[in-house]
Amino acid sequence: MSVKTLQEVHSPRVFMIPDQKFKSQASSLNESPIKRKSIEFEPSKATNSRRVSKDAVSNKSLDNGFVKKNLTNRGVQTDYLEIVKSGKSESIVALSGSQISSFATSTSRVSSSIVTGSKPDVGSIKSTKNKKKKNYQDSNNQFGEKDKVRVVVRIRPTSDQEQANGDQEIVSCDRASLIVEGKTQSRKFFFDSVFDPNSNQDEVFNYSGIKRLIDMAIDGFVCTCFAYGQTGSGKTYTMVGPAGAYEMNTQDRYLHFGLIPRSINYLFNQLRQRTSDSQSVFYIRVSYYEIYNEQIRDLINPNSGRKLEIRGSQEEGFFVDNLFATYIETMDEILTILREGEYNRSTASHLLNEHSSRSHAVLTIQVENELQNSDDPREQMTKLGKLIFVDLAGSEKVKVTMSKGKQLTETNNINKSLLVLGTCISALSDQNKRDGHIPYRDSKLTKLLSESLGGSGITLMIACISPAMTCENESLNTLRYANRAQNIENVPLAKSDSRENIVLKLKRELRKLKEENHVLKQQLGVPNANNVSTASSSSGSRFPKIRNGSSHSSASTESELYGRLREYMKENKSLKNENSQLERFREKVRKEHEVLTRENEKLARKLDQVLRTQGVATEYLTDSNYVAVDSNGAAPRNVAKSTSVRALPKLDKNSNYTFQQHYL
Ligand SMILES: Nc1ncnc2c1ncn2[C@@H]1O[C@H](COP(=O)(O)OP(=O)(O)OP(=O)(O)O)[C@@H](O)[C@H]1O
Repeated sequence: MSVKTLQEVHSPRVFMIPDQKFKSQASSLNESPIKRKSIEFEPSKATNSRRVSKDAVSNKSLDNGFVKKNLTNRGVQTDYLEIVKSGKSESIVALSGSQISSFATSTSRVSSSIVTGSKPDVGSIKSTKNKKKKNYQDSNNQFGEKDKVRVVVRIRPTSDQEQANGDQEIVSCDRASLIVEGKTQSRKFFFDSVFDPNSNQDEVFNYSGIKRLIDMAIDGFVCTCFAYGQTGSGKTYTMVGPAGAYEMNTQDRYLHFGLIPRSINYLFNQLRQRTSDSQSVFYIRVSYYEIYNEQIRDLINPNSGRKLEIRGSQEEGFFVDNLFATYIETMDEILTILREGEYNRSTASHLLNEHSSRSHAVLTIQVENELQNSDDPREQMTKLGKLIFVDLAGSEKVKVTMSKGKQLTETNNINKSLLVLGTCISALSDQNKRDGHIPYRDSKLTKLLSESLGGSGITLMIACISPAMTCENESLNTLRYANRAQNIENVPLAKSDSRENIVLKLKRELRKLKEENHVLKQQLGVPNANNVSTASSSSGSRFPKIRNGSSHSSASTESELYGRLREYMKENKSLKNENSQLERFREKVRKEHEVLTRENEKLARKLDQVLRTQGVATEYLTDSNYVAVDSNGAAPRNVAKSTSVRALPKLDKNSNYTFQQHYL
């Protein structure tokens, strides 16, 4: 997978250390094709805040001491509260030392209902065919102290196959409701928004409510957007775009890109505006995994060998332990990750979808916002918001998709986890059951979504359906669950982490990554500090050697090795196969090594940044630095061997340079 094709995207820098703060890239963003083409960006809403005593807030702004009660229930100690205004929305931030917890205020929410039985009065409901509606309601700013899950429905166009089979369209819709005119009866549903088959990607982005989630994630909330629906109903199209979207030319890409890339672009723009207005520093960190046959697989670093398990803690809820997460600085980087993740994701072809996802994919974008208290410059607060996108695998009927063997196992696992999700949704939407046992633990998916469903997050569900008669039952199932999901109530709460905790976590991660690096280097035959010369010349190693950084090593050793490999390959066919396998493995390991090295740099830089603001000495910088070297051990001309990780170059994957450890 080449990074180069993505280089055409002009993108802002997002890793905002105060002296850079996006400004250097601002002009290139304005020239971005994103800006010129289909994506429009709203100006950021002015944010201001006032600080008051907690008693004043609970009496004045909130019902029945709700905030106080919830803060106490969650063990949050509150010294004072800050009311933060952002556009039309207002949130309460409870502050105690370095801890922050935020509550959204002002309840407002459209209720929903379902009409079954006889055919309803269609009234303003129009056929979806050839009608283009532009009057979607923008409710990006509606939220309440108890925040109900927002649900929108997207109806995809009929497929070529459905048209060829003469499959009838049975769904008609208006802006916020739809009717399914089934074989025996019609049903009407109400949702926050309904997108007809002609709606484009930009409209879904602008009117689904996703912008509100992004804004809230910047403010420290955990915000989840998940796509739900039958196989082939358009979930991946809505979240990511059509198959091959990342390979399209720039113009097409920005027409067809789905919610995720559009959201990231919006996020970058919002951060750029916020940093130009304030002293905020933002860090963006990304992880991407899939749940395939009830196993968790890392989509960014799939061959890391790390065992990925779900763990739970009172503080963090359920999370994937050991998951690779990388700091990203540019739009290019995140697009590369998305593209790679899509590529690594398990897909297969079946009768209802040529590119069917066989797993639930979860992309998490963590937004770390470091703020300096304007009253007390020594006081640092770090909000930890998250934006989570979940592209669920689609439910499917085996008799329709004709799945067999491996696909049948996948189908069973998909349907099982969706069944548990459905059970959780049903229980949470029932007033009498929601305080009882919710079976989150019955599947990995529901464990990981527990914060988003009935927890402390903010959630948007996008239900996708086909308008075709043959999909009636599946569409109705989706709509019933979507309808129930509207009744799920979350209590949004944004938590921060203390500085000390962040430093500890970063150090722990750094240590883990270094250990992994060490193991990878051993696999590659790259020596450590105390065996530099011997390891490079060892011929007994299983893998071809990579330059080890000693200035005495010569290119001839490597070419000799390759030469020998070529000879063996000529001599013996079986050896050739074995060697090519080794080659592939070496490439894989080398790539992982590069990823880990880059990650080490970023973590070290972040740690450096955090420690510098605390005035702590940065001795860790000297324990292992990496510089790029060519086959003669020389650094690129513009790169000095430096004691600072900041000076490290970013290497093109295809360059002739390798990373070399540099001892100070
Ligand atoms: N709104 C839309 N406009 C045009 N084409 C669409 C739309 N939605 C879906 N499609 C097309 O329909 C097909 C199925 O869509 P997609 O792969 O997104 O379904 P899915 O729900 O993710 O399925 P699965 O659960 O099997 O992965 C694809 O060819 C996709 O390009």
